[in-house]
Amino acid sequence: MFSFPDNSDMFTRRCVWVNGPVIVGAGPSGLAVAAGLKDGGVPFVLLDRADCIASLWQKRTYDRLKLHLPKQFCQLPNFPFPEHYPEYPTKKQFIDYLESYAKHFNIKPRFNETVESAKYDESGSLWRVKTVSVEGAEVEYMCQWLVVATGENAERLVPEIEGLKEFGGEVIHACDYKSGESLRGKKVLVVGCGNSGMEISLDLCDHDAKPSMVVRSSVHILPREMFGKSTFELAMVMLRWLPLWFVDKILLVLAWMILGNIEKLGLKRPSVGPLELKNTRGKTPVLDIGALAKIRSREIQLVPGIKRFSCGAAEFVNGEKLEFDSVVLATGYCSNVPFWLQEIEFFSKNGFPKEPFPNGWKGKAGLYAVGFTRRGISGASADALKIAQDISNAWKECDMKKRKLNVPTHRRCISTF
Ligand SMILES: Cc1cc2nc3c(=O)[nH]c(=O)nc-3n(C[C@H](O)[C@H](O)[C@H](O)COP(=O)(O)OP(=O)(O)OC[C@H]3O[C@@H](n4cnc5c(N)ncnc54)[C@H](O)[C@@H]3O)c2cc1C
Ligand SMILES: NC(=O)C1=CN([C@@H]2O[C@H](COP(=O)(O)OP(=O)(O)OC[C@H]3O[C@@H](n4cnc5c(N)ncnc54)[C@H](OP(=O)(O)O)[C@@H]3O)[C@@H](O)[C@H]2O)C=CC1
Ligand SMILES: O=C(O)C(=O)Cc1c[nH]c2ccccc12
Repeated sequence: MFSFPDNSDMFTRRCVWVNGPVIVGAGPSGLAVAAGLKDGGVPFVLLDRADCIASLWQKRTYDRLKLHLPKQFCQLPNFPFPEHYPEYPTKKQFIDYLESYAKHFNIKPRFNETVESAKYDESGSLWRVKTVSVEGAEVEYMCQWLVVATGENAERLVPEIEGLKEFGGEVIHACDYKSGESLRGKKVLVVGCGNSGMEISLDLCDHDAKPSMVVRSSVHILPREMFGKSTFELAMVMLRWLPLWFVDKILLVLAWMILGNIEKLGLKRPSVGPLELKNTRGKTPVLDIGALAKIRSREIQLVPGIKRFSCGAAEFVNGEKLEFDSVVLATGYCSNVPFWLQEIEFFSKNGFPKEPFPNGWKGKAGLYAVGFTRRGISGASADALKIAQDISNAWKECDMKKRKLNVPTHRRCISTF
């Protein structure tokens, strides 16, 4: 990598030629690609807008969070979890693991740099990646390969609900919720019943708060374990022999045997099966770790869709109006790729690759995507292995050509605007 700073003109952007790929995002996906490149001896630049690795896990998740898939499905390539880790590692254990992963492979990301735009320059046959740092310093990286690793959960989704501004009490998104400690005794409206909404409602109960959870449409709830085995693992084993629709049917029969008819509690199931829904629309089934028992005991109240908010209250589509002290929006996340990547062939408007797994990892002109498979960390690991291998091959070929022609691998440049 060669950098050419020029501070003589305030309108000058520092320009950096990278002899290898630029990876955007130092979460599990970006780290896994970086590790593979280290193994292949390929230099790279790994950028993150935050001041640490895995910022989703370190800064945007609640205290009681644990992995909800067994550890063997959540480890990154070529570096297993420590043996003493429990089947479902805690958030702290997962972060410690990722920190030692980065250390083991000697991965040193550039922190506090947000990628604002990336565009393929046809004339130079290279990617131009523009970043801005927290201090306002601007850099343009130029590279032959660009790896998008910004994740499926890059930005919070905040719905527009009438009157929310007039509510007056505290309104936070699930990504800013840490624990129910400060909400003891308070009436809290949790909007959304995905894994976040369920676990935050459960945490509120454990802190003697009074949660009401909005269920506006339908939701698949599965026990995290069935007959002592992880439900996810059971599903993966069955998928080796059986078609997805049939595995879905089996899961639903087993869930019915274990949980009973949850529709009686007001939890309508979607017409599409849990795995099919995850694959086609990215909607993750809830893997229950205790919220359902609190719904049964009415410690978590279920409420329908919200019509509007008013000062200190919410009115629901059934006409009922209830008072609340606080609101937690567990309304999900979205990709931010369309905000910065100027490309429409490989990525679709929703910020995910157009091609589904296993074909959504490689685009044209050296563009790659990792961690958009809707298959959690195991999907990201599968992508990362393919990407690191592909780039290593291309880089080595390119390096050999340059050496034959005696072309320097470093280029100088300066860009002004
Ligand atoms: C609460 C929660 C729990 C989860 N639990 C599990 C689980 O148990 N098992 C599982 O398999 N999956 C789980 N997931 C899915 C989750 O997607 C993965 O755990 C994992 O974090 C994905 O890794 P990633 O690197 O793709 O994305 P992220 O972890 O989101 O990392 C992306 C990185 O990109 C950076 N970034 C984003 N935009 C920019 C930009 N413009 N410029 C520079 N940097 C940028 C971010 O700061 C971030 O560090 C969970 C998700 C959530 C929200
Ligand atoms: N322990 C773990 O490992 C955990 C994992 N996760 C993962 O993180 C990812 C994100 O999960 P999560 O944050 O729950 O997001 P999800 O996208 O899964 O769920 C969002 C929820 O918000 C609802 N919603 C959205 N807008 C509104 C609205 N205007 N009014 C009422 N309800 C609304 C949705 O309802 P509708 O379906 O009707 O649109 C849905 O119930 C998932 O992959 C999940 O599995 C999350 C927490 C814990
Ligand atoms: O927790 C998540 O967000 C995940 O993506 C993990 C996951 C991947 N595939 C699944 C299928 C059923 C439940 C959870 C997952």
